[in-house]
Amino acid sequence: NASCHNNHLGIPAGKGPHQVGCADLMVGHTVQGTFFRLYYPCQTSEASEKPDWIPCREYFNGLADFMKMSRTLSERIFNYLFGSYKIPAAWNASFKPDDKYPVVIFSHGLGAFRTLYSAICAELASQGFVVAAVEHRDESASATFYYQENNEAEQRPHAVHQNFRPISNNLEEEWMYYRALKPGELEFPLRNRQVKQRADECIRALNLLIDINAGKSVENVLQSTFDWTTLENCMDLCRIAIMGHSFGGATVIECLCKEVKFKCGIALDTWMFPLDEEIFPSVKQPIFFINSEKFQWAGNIIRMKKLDSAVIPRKMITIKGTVHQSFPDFTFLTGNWIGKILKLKGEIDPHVAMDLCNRSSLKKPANLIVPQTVAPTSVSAKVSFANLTSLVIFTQVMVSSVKLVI
Ligand SMILES: CCN(CC)CCN(C[C@]12C[C@](c3ccc(C(F)(F)F)cc3)(C1)C2)C(=O)Cn1c(SCc2ccc(F)cc2)nc(=O)c2c1C=CC2
Repeated sequence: NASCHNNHLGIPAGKGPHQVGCADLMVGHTVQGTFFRLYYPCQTSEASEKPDWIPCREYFNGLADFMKMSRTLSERIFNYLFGSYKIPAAWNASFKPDDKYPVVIFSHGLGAFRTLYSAICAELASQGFVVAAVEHRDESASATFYYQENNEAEQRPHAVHQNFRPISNNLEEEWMYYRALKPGELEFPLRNRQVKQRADECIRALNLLIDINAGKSVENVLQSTFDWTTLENCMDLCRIAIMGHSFGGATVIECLCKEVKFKCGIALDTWMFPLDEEIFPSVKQPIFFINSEKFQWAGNIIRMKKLDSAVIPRKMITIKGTVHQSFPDFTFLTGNWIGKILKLKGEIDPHVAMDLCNRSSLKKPANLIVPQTVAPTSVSAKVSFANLTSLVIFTQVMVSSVKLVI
């Protein structure tokens, strides 16, 4: 059957009514600039090509650093395993200005970067959202780039990438790679500093979208054919959510505390460690925690429970048969046995897992009858915030917290 051949591998396209486009925006060429990939509902007309999932080889090098593997060896392995995958979105396709779309800012996990959650982002965009997947410059990403002014730039040959090049040629590309914890270094000060910077970067991305919505012209440091003015007055600024995975889940809590424009947070398998618990009482917005079965330990769950509230809608579900890597795109890209060994897959089919995550974020009832071939291993149990140990697969997860925005 198909499952033993890899022809079914690939990042699933969004299932919603809209075609999905994507474009990169970098405003401010230095490391303090804002950098994100926007996923949005696009015109169906042109079938423009889909961009590479991994934009360039420096990202493979960063992944190698993150995985503590040698760069040369793993660049070949990653290239062989993942080099040909595409993002399920049309590169720089024309924006579809039919509606005022709700906005989601997405924050990636430790060692990830802006393109690795394209299944979630493309699904949201296909349902009629504008999604900005930020790339953090706090040294938690496997790799990210920015530019230095350099008047002697002509002397150094520029690596020419097919997806991006700077608008002026006196800008020289600089790469920032994942920074591992140094021996003897205390982890909390580093992670707390990083989560604060991550929140500032998400808030800057939101403010940039607000400017774009107001029709302000933005100067994209990256040469691109995408016309950002077509987004004018097409974003519903009363419905803005912050969403993130793991370290990005902690970024969700930090953003909710700092910026009231975020109406609610969707935190995927949140890593609570980087957060200072003193900020918890000042988080007033609804939060929806979507957890995997395996990324659960008492300390982490107890901290989430501290955010429980009787007055503010707070929900938590755990999707049985999923693992930490069920949220990023990797979960779709290896055969079953590699996936299980690298802990990129859980027990249930990754498409079902992603479907559950997306449906619960979008408050859509999940089908109770799942075709037997992909039915998760065991019967669901009702979940509530109260008994955290209980696991849910799917019931009608009408999540009031997300209803406000979605
Ligand atoms: C040895 C490395 N050691 C570093 C501290 C721990 C590494 N690790 C477990 C991993 C990531 C894993 C992974 C990726 C990718 C392949 C590949 F082969 F498919 F490329 C394989 C195997 C290795 C599963 C995690 O850090 C888990 N994690 C993550 S994983 C986010 C991510 C990163 C890179 C990706 F390509 C995709 C997703 N985001 C977080 O915010 C947090 C944690 C833990 C606490 C907070």
